Amino acid sequence: MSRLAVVYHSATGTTEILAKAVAAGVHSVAGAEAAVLKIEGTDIDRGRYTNGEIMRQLDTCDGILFGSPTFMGSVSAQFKAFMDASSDRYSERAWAGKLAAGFTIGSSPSGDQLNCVQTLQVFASQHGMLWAGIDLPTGWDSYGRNRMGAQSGLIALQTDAGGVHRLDRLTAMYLGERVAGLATGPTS
Ligand SMILES: Cc1cc2nc3c(=O)[nH]c(=O)nc-3n(C[C@H](O)[C@H](O)[C@H](O)COP(=O)(O)O)c2cc1C
Repeated sequence: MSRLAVVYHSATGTTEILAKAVAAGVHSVAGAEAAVLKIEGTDIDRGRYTNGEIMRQLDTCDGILFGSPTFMGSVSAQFKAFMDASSDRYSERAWAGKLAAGFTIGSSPSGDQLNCVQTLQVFASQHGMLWAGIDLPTGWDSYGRNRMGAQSGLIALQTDAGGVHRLDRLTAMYLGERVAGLATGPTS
């Protein structure tokens, strides 16, 4: 069984919807399972994030999908606190060689979400992880997934009603499915 983790922060719930869709995509692959782990601001004390159980799960899984809302063109402060708390794993190379991927959502069509995804990608690279982007060519997918056209990770755009677009949810599922497929390896 390949064990993946979806670790995310969400203030108003849209990144959480994506995180759950990513996990559903992981579970659609035989031999893969996902733990959904939420970063809570209450685990941050004087700027330092601490949650031993979440870190234990991340240490022992085969791959991590990182999710953060785009706040001021980057990850949220809560997610950044989590990133900084992982620095002891950096020196131990504890996450090196694990698969990684990332997703974000913003409310502006060009709201610098790409910088958020690339922050996640650099973070994964700092840990020596192996990054998987989205290999769905925009405009060519029969379902219309990857409507925002990002290849380095999932970029979602909040709907006018403040929710998550159906195609962004489908793209999130695809990302989970893709990473789970990479983790479990070829079936034949
Ligand atoms: C402090 C703050 C900063 C934000 N900055 C951006 C931004 O730079 N670009 C963008 O497109 N949306 C921005 N937004 C909108 C959020 O990314 C958007 O509402 C997102 O869906 C929130 O995710 P959540 O529901 O998981 O908290 C910002 C929202 C807040 C509260």
